[in-house]
Amino acid sequence: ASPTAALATDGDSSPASSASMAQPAVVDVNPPRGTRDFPPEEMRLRSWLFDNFREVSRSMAFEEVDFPVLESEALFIRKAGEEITQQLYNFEDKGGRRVVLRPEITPSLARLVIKQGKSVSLPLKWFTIGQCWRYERMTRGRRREHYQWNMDIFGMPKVRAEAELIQAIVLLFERLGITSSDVGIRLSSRKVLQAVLDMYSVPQHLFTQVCVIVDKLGKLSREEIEKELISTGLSSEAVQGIIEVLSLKSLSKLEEVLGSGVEAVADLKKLFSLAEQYGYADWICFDASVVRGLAYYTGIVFEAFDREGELRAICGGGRYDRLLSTFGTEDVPACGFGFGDAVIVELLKEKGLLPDLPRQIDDIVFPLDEELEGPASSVASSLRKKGRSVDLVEDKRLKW
Ligand SMILES: OCc1cccc(Br)n1
Repeated sequence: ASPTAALATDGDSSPASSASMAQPAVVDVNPPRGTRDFPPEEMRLRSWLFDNFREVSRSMAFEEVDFPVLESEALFIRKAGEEITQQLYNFEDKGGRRVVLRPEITPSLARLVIKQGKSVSLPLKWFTIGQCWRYERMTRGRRREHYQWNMDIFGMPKVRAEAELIQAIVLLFERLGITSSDVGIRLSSRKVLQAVLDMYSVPQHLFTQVCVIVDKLGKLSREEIEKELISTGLSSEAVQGIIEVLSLKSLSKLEEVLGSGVEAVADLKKLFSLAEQYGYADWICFDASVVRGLAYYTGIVFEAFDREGELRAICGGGRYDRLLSTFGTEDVPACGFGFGDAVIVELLKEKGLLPDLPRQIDDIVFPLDEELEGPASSVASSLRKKGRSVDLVEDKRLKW
C-alpha cells in the first residue's frame, strides 16, 4: 500500500474511505536530501552494474570483502585539507563515540589488513561494493551518497599491481560497451611532484598538502592554485617549477626535465610497457597534472574521464605505500581504486548504452476461481522448487 493509504487508515486495518485518501501524506515521502531511493526499475539497473563489477573482480581472482558503513571518525582524520575530510558525515553516538558514515573505503580495507595481521599471506586482492557518504552543504545540490566499487591489492610493491587494476577498469568499460574513444585513463605518479619538490628543497611535510592543492588544477584557476601554493610557504620559483612540470603531457619531455633514472619515469615507462602486453595501451595517456585528491597516495595515480562532455572523473585510484604506518603499524605496499555508481550511469545514458532490463518472470499462475486457489498454490510451489520465477496472482487487484 502506498504511504498515503497507510497513513489514511481510520484506525482499523481496512483503508479509509476514498475521501480521506486524497489527503496529503503526513510524512515527507522523499528520501533525505542528497540520497536516492531505488524503486524496481532503478534497482535492476544498479544490480546489473554491480553484477558487472563483481564479474570483473571474479575474472581477476579478487576476493569480496565488506565493512560497516559506520566507522570510527579517527580512521579519517587527516590534516592535508582534503575535500573528503572536510565533508565528513560525522557525529557522536549515544555512547559518546565519535563516528562517521564512511566517505571512502580504503581506510576500512587497511584497518582489516592490520587486524588480520600475519594471519593472511600477501599479496591480498580484495574488492567490495559499498555506500559512501559526504555531508556537503546542499548549496551545490550534489549527492551525499553513492555506491563505490573498490579493488585493492596489498603486498605487491611493483607496478604490476597498478597494471592489474587498470586492466580491471578497462574490462569493466568494455563489458558496458564503452570504448577507448569514449573514455581515456590519465595517469602519472606522485613521485613526479616529489622529484620537483626535491629540486626546490621543499620540506617533506608539505608534500601531501601540495598534492591536495594541485589536484584542483582544472577546477580552480592557475592564479588561485599559485596563491594556495604560496600560502603553504613555497617560493614563487618552486610554484612556477611545479606548474611547469605538471603541465607536461609527454613522458620523454618529463625525462628531459627530471633527468633519466628518476624512479617516477622508470615506473611510468614500465606501466606503459605492461599496458602494451595487456592490450589496453590505447586507453591510457600520461598527464603530469594527475595527482588525485587523497592525501595518502605515494606513487602512480590514475583516473578515467569521458573524452567529451565535462571530462568528469568516472573512477580513480593509485598507490598508497605508507597508509598503514599512519595507523601506527608497519607499512604494506598497496594500491587500489574507487569507481562510483553515478557518473558511469550518466555516461551510459549519454552514449545510449543503458541496457533494457525488463522484469524477469518465468510463469504466472492464476486461479480462475476460489476453488482453484489451493491447486494454484501447489502448482506455483512445484514450479518454484524447479527454480522458476512464478507470480501467483490474486483474482482481484487492490484498487486505490
Ligand atoms: O567521491 C566523493 C564522494 C564521497 C562520498 C559520497 C559521494 Br556522493 N562522493
